[in-house]
Amino acid sequence: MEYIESINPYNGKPLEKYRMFSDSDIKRVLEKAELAFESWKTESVEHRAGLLKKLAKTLMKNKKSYAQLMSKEMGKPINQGIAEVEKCAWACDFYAKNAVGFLSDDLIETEADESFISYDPLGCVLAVMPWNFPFWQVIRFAAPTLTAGNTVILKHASNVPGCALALQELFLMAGYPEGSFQFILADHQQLESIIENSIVQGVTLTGSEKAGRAIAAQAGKNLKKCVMELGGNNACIVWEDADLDKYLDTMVMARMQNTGQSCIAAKRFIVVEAIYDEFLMKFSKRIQTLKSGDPLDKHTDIGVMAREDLAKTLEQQVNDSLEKGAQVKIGNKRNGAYYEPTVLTAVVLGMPAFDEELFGPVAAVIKAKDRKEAVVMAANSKFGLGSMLFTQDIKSARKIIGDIPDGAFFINEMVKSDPRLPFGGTKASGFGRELSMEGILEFVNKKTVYIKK
Ligand SMILES: O=CCCCC(=O)O
Repeated sequence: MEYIESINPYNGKPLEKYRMFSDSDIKRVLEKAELAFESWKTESVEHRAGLLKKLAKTLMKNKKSYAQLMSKEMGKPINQGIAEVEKCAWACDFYAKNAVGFLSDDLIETEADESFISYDPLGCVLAVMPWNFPFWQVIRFAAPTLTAGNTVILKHASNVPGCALALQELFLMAGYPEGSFQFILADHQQLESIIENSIVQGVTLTGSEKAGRAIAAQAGKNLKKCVMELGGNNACIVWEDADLDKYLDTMVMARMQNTGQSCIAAKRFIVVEAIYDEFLMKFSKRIQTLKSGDPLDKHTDIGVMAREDLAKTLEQQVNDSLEKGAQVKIGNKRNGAYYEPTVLTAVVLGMPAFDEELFGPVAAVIKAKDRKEAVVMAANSKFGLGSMLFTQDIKSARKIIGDIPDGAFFINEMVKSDPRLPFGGTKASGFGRELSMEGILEFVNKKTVYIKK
C-alpha cells in the first residue's frame, strides 16, 4: 500500500500520512460519481443554487481552520489564507444569485414555433488542481460546474491532501449529495485511465504548462472537452506618467502576493526609461518593508515557498539569469523553502527571468526606451495570461488594448480574478475560461432545441 506524507514547508516537519487510492478505490469513485449524476442532473438549478448559499456559509464558518491548513501544508501567510476562503464564499454567492439566469433556456427566433438553447450538464468532470490557491482554484471551478448539474472528481496537488479532504467534507457539510464531489489521491497512470473512462466527460486543469500539455493531449486523444489554466509571465508596464505614490503598493502586491506563487502575478516590470530610476528605488524600498516569517503569524507578508525543491528551481532560474548578465538589486538568499523577496535588474530577452515563469518572490525589472517599446516587450512572451499598465493617460492606454494578446489587460490595477469576470489565458497560458457566465457554460451541452407544432 502506498502512502503520501504532507510536510510543513516552514519547518520541514511531517504533518499527516494519506493512503493513495488503489485502482479499485478509483473504480468505486467513478461509479459513485456516475450514480450521483443520475439524480443530481434532475434537480432544479434553483435547488442546486440554494446549496451554494450553504456552501458559502460553511466556508465562512470554517475560514480560520481552512487558512491554518493551507499555512501548514503549503506555507501561505494566514491572513492571505483567510482572504482566499472569503473569496471562495464570494464566488459561491455570485453563482447562487446568477446561476438560474446563466443556465435558463435561451430563446432564439427562427421559423420554428419554438427554438432555444438548452444548457444540459455533461456528467462527471475531472479536476486536476494546484497547491498555490488550494481552496480558491477548486471552488471557482466546482461551484459553477456542480451548479450546472455535473459531478466532480478532484485530483489535487500531492502536497495539499489535507485541503483536498477538507474540501470533500465541506461539500458534504453544505448538503451536497454523496458522490457529487469526491477527491482522489492518484498517480499519473491512474489519471490517464480516469480520463479514458467513459464516465468522465470533461477535464479541467490548473497548473503548469508541462502538466497542461500532458493532460490536454490525453483529453484530446479521448475527445473529451477540456479547460486549461496554465502558467503566466505577466508584464507590468509602467509608463513615465504612472502615479507611483498611488499605485506602488498595488504593484508590490501584484508580484509578492502568495509569496510570488501565482500564475497571474506581475513577473516582468517593464518600465520606461524616464521613470526607471525612481521606480526601482521606490519599488525595492517598499519590498524591503515586507515581513517574512511564520505563515501562521498574522503579521507575516511573505511565508515560505510551498516546497524546498520549488525554491531551488527558482534559485536556478535566477542564477542562470545572473550568469547571462542580470543583476541583483535586493534580496536573493534562499534558506530551505524560504526565498528572500528579490529584485533583479538588467534583465533582457534570452534570460530565464524574461522568458520563463519565475514562480516565487522574484521581480524582474526591465528598462524600455519608450512607451511603444514597453508594450512590444510585454507582448513578447510565450504566455498570454494577462498584462497590466500603470499610467494616467487612459486615452493612450485604451489604444494599445489590441496590442496585448492576453486573456486580460488591467489598467492601474493588478491582474486579479473576480467571480463576475471571465478568467483565462491565450498561447501557453491555456484555453477556456473560468468564472462569470463563461465559466459556468464550459462544461455544459449547449443543445439546440427546435420545435414545430
Ligand atoms: O496560479 C494562478 C492563481 C490565480 C489566482 C487568482 O485567481 O487570484
